[in-house]
Amino acid sequence: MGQGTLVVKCGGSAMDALPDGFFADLAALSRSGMAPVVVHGGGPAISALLARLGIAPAFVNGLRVTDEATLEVVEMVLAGAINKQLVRRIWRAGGRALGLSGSDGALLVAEPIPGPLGRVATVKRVNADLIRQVLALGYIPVIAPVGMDEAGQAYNINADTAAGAVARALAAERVVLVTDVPGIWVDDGGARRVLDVLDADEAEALIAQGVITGGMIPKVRAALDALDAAEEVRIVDGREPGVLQRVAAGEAVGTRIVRQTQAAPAGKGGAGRGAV
Ligand SMILES: Nc1ncnc2c1ncn2[C@@H]1O[C@H](COP(=O)(O)OP(=O)(O)O)[C@@H](O)[C@H]1O
Ligand SMILES: CC(=O)N[C@@H](CCC(=O)OP(=O)(O)O)C(=O)O
Repeated sequence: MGQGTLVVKCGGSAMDALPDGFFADLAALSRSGMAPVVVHGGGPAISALLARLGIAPAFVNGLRVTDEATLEVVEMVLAGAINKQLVRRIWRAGGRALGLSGSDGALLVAEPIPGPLGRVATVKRVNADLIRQVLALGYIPVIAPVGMDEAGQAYNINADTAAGAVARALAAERVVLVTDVPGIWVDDGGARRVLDVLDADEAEALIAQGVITGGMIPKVRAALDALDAAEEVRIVDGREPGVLQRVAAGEAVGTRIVRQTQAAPAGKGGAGRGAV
């Protein structure tokens, strides 16, 4: 069903530094019959515009505190500028992309997060049919994570969270979270070491120890979330040449997120999906 579906989350931190080859890879994957779906962020660009407007950005555990004025800026930057920049970069690399915000076609139905974050939500439901239809038309969907609730009120959704939800809804085969670091690093005797593999328990421990911080927290949680459906979830540096092709080919690149580091128990990880 979701075989061949590759959810590519483009983080704002590496966005401007993504090489043309990254977009050429996306276009090539699409032409070769894979189904790449792009979900993008743009946190630094939102913060930059807020600063120009004299609004101080605030985050709690990597999630932006979003009042009405901030939400307006979030939508302008994500559903406007960045979404269209990505569509054009894919086009220039020979691909066909269709930009959508989470509000278009109720693509991302928002589940508001109660508490101090303001207009911030997780994803209650994804309009997976719409994404599939866009793919069937031969376009690469490019999704900005500004959703709306059932009453039609807009919400800011973290892009990693949105990508995880999209991956689950499509039962994507692979998910790649593209950022500006080569994976999850830990301190190894004073030097940084990038982990090949990270499992759920280790992830929570590293968050509790303050080793995984900021925007990496929702990223790791979204990666774990996506594992319910996806066979493989990786956090990679998008500036590395050929990184998308390598992920699509099943190569070990960046940090792979798994449920448990131990070998998969019987019935899991085989050709099909287990009965459970
Ligand atoms: N343990 C960690 N390993 C790697 N990066 C980490 C870690 N903890 C925090 N980070 C930070 O997470 C950042 C990536 O998250 P974020 O800035 O939200 O990226 P994006 O815009 O791609 O979603 C990295 O640039 C890094 O500074
Ligand atoms: C609720 C929340 O935090 N929303 C994010 C949406 C953009 C995003 O996630 O961008 P990155 O992928 O570049 O981090 C924000 O306002 O920054």
